[in-house]
Amino acid sequence: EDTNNGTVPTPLTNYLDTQYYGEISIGSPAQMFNVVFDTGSANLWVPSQSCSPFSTACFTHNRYDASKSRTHIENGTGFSIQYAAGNVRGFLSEDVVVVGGIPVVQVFAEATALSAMPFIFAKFDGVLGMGYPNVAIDGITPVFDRIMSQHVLKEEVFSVYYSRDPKHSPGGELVLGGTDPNYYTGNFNYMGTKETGKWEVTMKGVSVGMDMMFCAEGCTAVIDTGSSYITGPLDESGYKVNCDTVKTLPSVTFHLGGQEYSLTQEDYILWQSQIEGDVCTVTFRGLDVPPPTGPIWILGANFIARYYTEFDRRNNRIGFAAAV
Ligand SMILES: CCc1nc(N)nc(N)c1-c1ccc2c(c1)N(CCCOC)[C@H](c1ccccc1)CC2
Repeated sequence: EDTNNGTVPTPLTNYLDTQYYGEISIGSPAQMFNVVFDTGSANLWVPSQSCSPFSTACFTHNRYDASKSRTHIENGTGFSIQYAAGNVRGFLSEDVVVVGGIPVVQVFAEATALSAMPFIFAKFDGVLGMGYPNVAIDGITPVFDRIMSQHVLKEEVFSVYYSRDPKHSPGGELVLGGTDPNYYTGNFNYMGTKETGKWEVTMKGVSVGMDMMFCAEGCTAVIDTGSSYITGPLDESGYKVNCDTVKTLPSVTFHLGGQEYSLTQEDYILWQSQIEGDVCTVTFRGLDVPPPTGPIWILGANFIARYYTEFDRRNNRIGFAAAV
């Protein structure tokens, strides 16, 4: 599959600014799946045809049918993965996976059990982990590593645009091999990933308004395209505020790599117009991760929607530019 100048775009769908996913195919003939391209994990899984009919979350999504693919290779090894929200169990299979028109022979998991909470809310079928190989369950080589070893990409990077307005089209874009200048302005500011081989960086502090309120001694920030929101060691989570006060709320600033990345109230308030009136929720979630891993912040979709992100495997660094 020839790629335009070595960069491969995949359009993403934006569901209510909280879920972003794009289409891949598995098998021959192609079976289509919607997946989240997730920098917080490194495995590919999709629901299996052989999932239990009692697994509602499995039943309401597209399922991979090995018996209908002539390029299916049996494996059968057990698989289990845990996300901050929900877990998935199944078994391994191998088949041709096509991402953005690039085919790879890929070991992936057929999910036979998905935790109903929260997968019944998932608009996507599965997850395509874009994390480093060392976080891959069962030591499986991730999809992006398989694509890099084909030497079809101009650069060993991938970039993510998440739109902020569900009415926008496309709802986002993943670019393999480069960046898309249509979706950012100005220059990229880069920072090295921590030696842990994850898409995480050292953060120097979090300010609310003018006050450095959190992470004053430094902490870890995971740049996670698979999370909807921002989580940190906060006790307030899903904090409701009076919509009238929203415009007076301060900006929240993340100090990363010598730069300050601010989110205004429009970036971090989920404003829902409901019958009984408007409901405004602060989209920061409390998640306490104990040392040595924590204290850890997860910068998810509502951060990425504001700051176009380049994930650079060649130089083990992350770049941010202002999203349009
Ligand atoms: C993508 C996989 C993943 N990867 C990482 N690193 N973190 C997490 N949290 C997830 C994860 C797992 C499950 C679900 C999820 C996300 N969802 C969010 C999509 C985010 O799309 C960008 C949706 C949701 C709806 C309601 C309430 C909670 C969550 C569906 C359920």
